[in-house]
Amino acid sequence: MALRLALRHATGFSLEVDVRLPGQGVSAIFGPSGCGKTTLLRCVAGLTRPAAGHVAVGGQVWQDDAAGVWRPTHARPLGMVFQEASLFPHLTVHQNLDFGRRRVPAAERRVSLEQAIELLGIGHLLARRPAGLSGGERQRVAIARALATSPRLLLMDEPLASLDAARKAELLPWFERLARELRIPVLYVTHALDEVARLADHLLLLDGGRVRAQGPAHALLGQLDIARTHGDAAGALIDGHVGAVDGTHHLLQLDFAGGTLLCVPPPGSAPRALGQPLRVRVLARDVSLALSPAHDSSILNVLPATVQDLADDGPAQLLVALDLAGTRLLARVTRKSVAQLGLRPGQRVFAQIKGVAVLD
Ligand SMILES: Nc1ncnc2c1ncn2[C@@H]1O[C@H](COP(=O)(O)OP(=O)(O)OP(=O)(O)O)[C@@H](O)[C@H]1O
Repeated sequence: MALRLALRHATGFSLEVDVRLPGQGVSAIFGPSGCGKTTLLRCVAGLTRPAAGHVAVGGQVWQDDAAGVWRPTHARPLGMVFQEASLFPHLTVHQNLDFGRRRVPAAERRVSLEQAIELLGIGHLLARRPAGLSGGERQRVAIARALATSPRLLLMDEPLASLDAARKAELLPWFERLARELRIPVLYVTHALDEVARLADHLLLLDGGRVRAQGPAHALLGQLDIARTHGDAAGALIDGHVGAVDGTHHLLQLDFAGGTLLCVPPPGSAPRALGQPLRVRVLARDVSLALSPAHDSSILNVLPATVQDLADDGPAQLLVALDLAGTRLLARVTRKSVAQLGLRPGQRVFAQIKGVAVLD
């Protein structure tokens, strides 16, 4: 997916973006309020027309000002999901879905209604009207309707932002399933780092209408200059697979390139099969460092690591980037500890990991 957009609002805000994003998986667009996330999405959808632009998705050119190409929104095969689901209130769930399906000529249908219904788990809701659905259910129906249009691209603008924490937790697994099983690329706008950590393969960081960085989500979140801006949420993502299931102690073992980690599965989560992909997040505040491994501590995960770099993180603390045989980990430690341990790049240490959040 190629996006080259330049736009200036009367308010003085300007957006200048020139990026190539993967044609599959979830690309999260992340950044502070007012940085231009929604504006970027609207340009891709054709709802806002940039002064100059080139938008190409899956080999189709939707806008190319140099060549005089402009496809209006209705001629762009995309699905959109916003903060509030905009379903037709007078139609049942099934009729809402069918409305989406009928927007697309039969020859171009690639996602069946049955597939969309199964993927979002809404088979039991088909006869209801939107007023009889919970916020989370409405959002699932809105996504299924977007899918029923067989889009080449899904645009999601803070789809979880209007839900409380419990509804959000209920909906996240559906988003994960969608991201895993669909071959449709998703542009996902959010300002919630936990959503990025759980869902994103790729990350586009916007700041003041400019691309600050973009790349694989785990690489960017592990970068010190970026992690420093994330406060308590700074942490590393580690992708691996289930290496063992310890039924006696109710623990999962994650095997990844840099070693193994024992993790506590989230309460009520489905049993894991050996070899199943697993993503975890380790917050920098949950990692402490030692020069020798402690054998008499309650911490289960102690891994040998090499200090790569250190960066200021306020007056009292530093963020430390660690290398675990090719996998990045972050630790937040005090300046005092850095001085006492003499921490410097290249040094061998032991990372003591107090908490590991299993994400999917
Ligand atoms: N139609 C418009 N006319 C003029 N200015 C606009 C318009 N739409 C957005 N803006 C301005 O453009 C900037 C970017 O807005 P945008 O909604 O894209 O940000 P955002 O990153 O999505 O923010 P948030 O996270 O708060 O939703 C803001 O300064 C906003 O006030």
